[in-house]
Amino acid sequence: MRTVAEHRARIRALGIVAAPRSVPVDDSVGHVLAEDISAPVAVPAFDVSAVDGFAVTMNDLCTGSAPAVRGPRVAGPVTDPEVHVAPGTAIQIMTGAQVPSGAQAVVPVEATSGFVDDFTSGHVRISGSFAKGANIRVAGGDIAANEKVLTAGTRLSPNRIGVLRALGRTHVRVRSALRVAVVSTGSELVWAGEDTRPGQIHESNGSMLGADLAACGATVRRPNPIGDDVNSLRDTLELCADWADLIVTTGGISAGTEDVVRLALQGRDADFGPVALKPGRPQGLGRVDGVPIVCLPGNPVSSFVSYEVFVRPVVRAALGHRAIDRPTREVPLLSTLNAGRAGYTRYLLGILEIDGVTPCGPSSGSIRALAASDCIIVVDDTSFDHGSQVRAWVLDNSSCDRFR
Ligand SMILES: Nc1nc2c(c(=O)[nH]1)N[C@H]1C(S)=C(S)[C@@H](COP(=O)(O)OP(=O)(O)OC[C@H]3O[C@@H](n4cnc5c(N)ncnc54)[C@H](O)[C@@H]3O)O[C@H]1N2
Ligand code: MOO
Repeated sequence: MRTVAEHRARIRALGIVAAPRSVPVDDSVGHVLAEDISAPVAVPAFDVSAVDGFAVTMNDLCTGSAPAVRGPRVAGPVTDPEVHVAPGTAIQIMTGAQVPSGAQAVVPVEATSGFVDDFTSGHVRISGSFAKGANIRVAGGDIAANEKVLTAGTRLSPNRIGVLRALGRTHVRVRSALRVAVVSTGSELVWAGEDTRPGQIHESNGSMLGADLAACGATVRRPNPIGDDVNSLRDTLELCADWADLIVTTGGISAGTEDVVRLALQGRDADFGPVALKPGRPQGLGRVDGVPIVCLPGNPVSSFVSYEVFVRPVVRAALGHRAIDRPTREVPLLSTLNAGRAGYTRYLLGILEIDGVTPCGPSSGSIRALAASDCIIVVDDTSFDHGSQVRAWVLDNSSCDRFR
């Protein structure tokens, strides 16, 4: 039987990566750039005033100077070619506005008198001394035209999204916009919100895995659950392969004759078999039209745990996260644990408390255990006494933090 490490290595070897693709800049936070970003034009593209004040020439930069204020004040672009600052004149200007031609400095309004309080005076009196270029952000002074600003491989954060927008970009090429199709199988499954007939249950695995995939930054699609029809599952998987970088299925892989996922992938590049973990023993992997597929068992806890063990790390790597694995803690066990099946690593849902961790019980189908848990205890097949130190993967329950 394959070990967990061997199965993880096989999944890594599938080479799950996102195809580089263009995404809207406003949706690109967290993604990793697939292109270098250069400024198409200089930044700023024109001389800009850094203050509210008066644009003047060098002649009028000393205390006592009182240039005549000309024309309308400038609050944005200068479109009128007549707007020009000549020696002995000043133009009132606002922060961020284009500096008119001829101006060699902008004197802040606080260093002036006589005009703002009395417009009729026609002159502004300057106090203080200012150097040439004072309070002017010169064209290209921040970024030169064609200068590289961001390098491929950089993770996009809100401040860098500001940079992309400032450079006029609407879309950006990223190499981490991973698309994952999650396909739930089982003729008993109906969507929540629909009535169940006897023998039917509400689909939950796809939502559960889809929620984490989306939280990690993947784009997720979830087709309708597929029953026991091998052909419709094949059709669905092929449609998914047209879109996705990775397909994840749940259910339909154990030893039964109706195990639709195994049957649909029979004769293809796929491999099913037991792996030495509990829960999550039945596992599969392969490719559909070249696209990696990972097949997880259907029992909800098995599905959740095996996603955490096998899928989440490769998805996070493909999304460009630095933190691939869950943070772990060594904590005392608050109950005893009997020995498990020989040779199997156990991944038990658990509840973290201040003084230790309590396992939620061994059932692979327990919805109650999913409700209670906030960690996964990873132990070997031996027995453990109350108080033994065990390793726990801390699940990301940050969305619940504010309710604690
Ligand atoms: N003869 C054997 N039977 C089983 C074996 C075995 O080795 N020999 N292994 C058992 C183990 S371990 C597991 S785990 C399950 C895995 O079976 P499948 O992956 O084929 O899963 P299903 O039979 O389709 O479903 C199992 C269980 O989970 C429920 N389920 C499935 N999908 C969903 C979903 N999307 N949302 C909610 N619940 C779901 C389903 O109704 C079943 O109750 O096989 C054992 N049997
Ligand atoms: O190994 Mo299965 O995943 O226990 O229920």
